[in-house]
Amino acid sequence: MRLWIRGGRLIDPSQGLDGPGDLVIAGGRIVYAGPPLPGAPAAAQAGSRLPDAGALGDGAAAGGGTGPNPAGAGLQVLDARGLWVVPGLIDPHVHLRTPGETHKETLATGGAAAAAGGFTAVACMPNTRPPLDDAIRVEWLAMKAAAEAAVRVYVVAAATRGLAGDEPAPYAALKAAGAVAVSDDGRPIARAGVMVRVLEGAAAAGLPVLVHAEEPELSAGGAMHAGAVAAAAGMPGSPATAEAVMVARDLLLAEQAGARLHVLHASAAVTLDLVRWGKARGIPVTVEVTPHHLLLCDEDVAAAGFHPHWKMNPPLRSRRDREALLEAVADGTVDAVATDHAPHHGMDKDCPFPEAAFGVVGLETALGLLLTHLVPRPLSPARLVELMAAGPARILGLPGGTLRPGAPADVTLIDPQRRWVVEPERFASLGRNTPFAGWTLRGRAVGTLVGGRMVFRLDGGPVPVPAGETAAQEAAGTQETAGIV
Ligand SMILES: NC(=O)N[C@@H](CC(=O)O)C(=O)O
Ligand SMILES: [Zn+2]
Ligand SMILES: [Zn+2]
Repeated sequence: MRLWIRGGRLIDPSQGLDGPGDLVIAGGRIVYAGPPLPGAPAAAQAGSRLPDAGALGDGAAAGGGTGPNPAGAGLQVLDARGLWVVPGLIDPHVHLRTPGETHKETLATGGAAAAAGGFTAVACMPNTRPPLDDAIRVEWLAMKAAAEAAVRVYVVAAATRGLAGDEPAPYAALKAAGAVAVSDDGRPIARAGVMVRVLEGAAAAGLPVLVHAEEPELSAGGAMHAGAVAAAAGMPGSPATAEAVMVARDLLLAEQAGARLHVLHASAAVTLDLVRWGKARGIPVTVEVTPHHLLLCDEDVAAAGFHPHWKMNPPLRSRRDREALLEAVADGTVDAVATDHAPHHGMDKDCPFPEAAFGVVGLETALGLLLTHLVPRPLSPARLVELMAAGPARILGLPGGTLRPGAPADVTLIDPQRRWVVEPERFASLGRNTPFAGWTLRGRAVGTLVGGRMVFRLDGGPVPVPAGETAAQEAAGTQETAGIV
């Protein structure tokens, strides 16, 4: 089965593409991405390197699955006029709460939330119960996710046994089991001596180390950013230096160990300065930021009456920090956007701010928030795609993040004009803990394809139709069946 995605705006910074273009998918892979192909399906076959239909068979992954096709070649056409066609988005940082906390999220609900948000792949963190600190658990989760999640799930394994910060986990075995990186996310690795062994061990195994940078004695008891807002409200605060001193330490230690370092959820201006310094020095460091840190600050926590949905770790920082993050995203310092999707049960948030759990969900709102508030300024559409697809793929060494021929056919179809309202009760995620409830956004994923198979289609989103039917519809002038507004 082949799918011809026609008439969209192809945005793929990995190939320098941004303009009208077509995409052809066969056997679950991209076979063509480039200028619009000539009108008739037969011409498309001749004009590109489409494999022979007979050789592929209709069992191969493909969107739609609408039965026998009149064209006889298994070709389906998706009308993408008015849509952006981009490499499948990748979220390098989510919490899927499996095993152990499946009342907060499951692989199925987290996978569905990812697909609805336009993500074709996610990397899930190991702070589960029990933690993902041994090879059997990593392998088990990867297999279970392949069966239950709509999108690709890559597993990040624990950096230390039991996430306790004392003993490095068995990296070679974790890597052999499929882990793409190691992290104690949710907790810092407080002891510098342990961190050295983590970095050396991970480097030897060829795994990046993802750090939750937080100096626990400096952050102790903090519920929000230690700044003027916290001081005025008498809220216990956690200072930006709690993040920055650990980033400084880890840059130096990563350089010494020759390890790949990735800074999770950077929130403070000084953190970005340190990362700039590290990059200029040639230290192999990457950094991600979240949509909530880009769009909110501590003043918003007060404006929301210290509602626990505005509580996460690291905390929303000062307006100045937020501005510095925006600058770092625009100037290329930041490598990726990550949601840090952290679903919690209502119970964990139904308490006063200081006692509430840290974390907000993000999979279903990230793309719409950034399209609405950061595109085209300060981010071009291509830069956004880079931050949400190629960047995450590069950080974690994943296939994808590109529409190059031969790559897996992971594709996101975006309607940049579609208006919608964030309604947490309609999330596919089990988590409802978002500070963006009620926000009106412009721009949304309307179709998500993983390995050429449509795993999400928004109501009114594009429907692949057999090539013969498209021709018939064109003749009859009924193009609107493809749902383009
Ligand atoms: N970000 C959060 O506030 N919470 C995360 C842990 C983490 O990412 O540090 C969680 O697992 O709930
Ligand atoms: Zn964290
Ligand atoms: Zn996290």
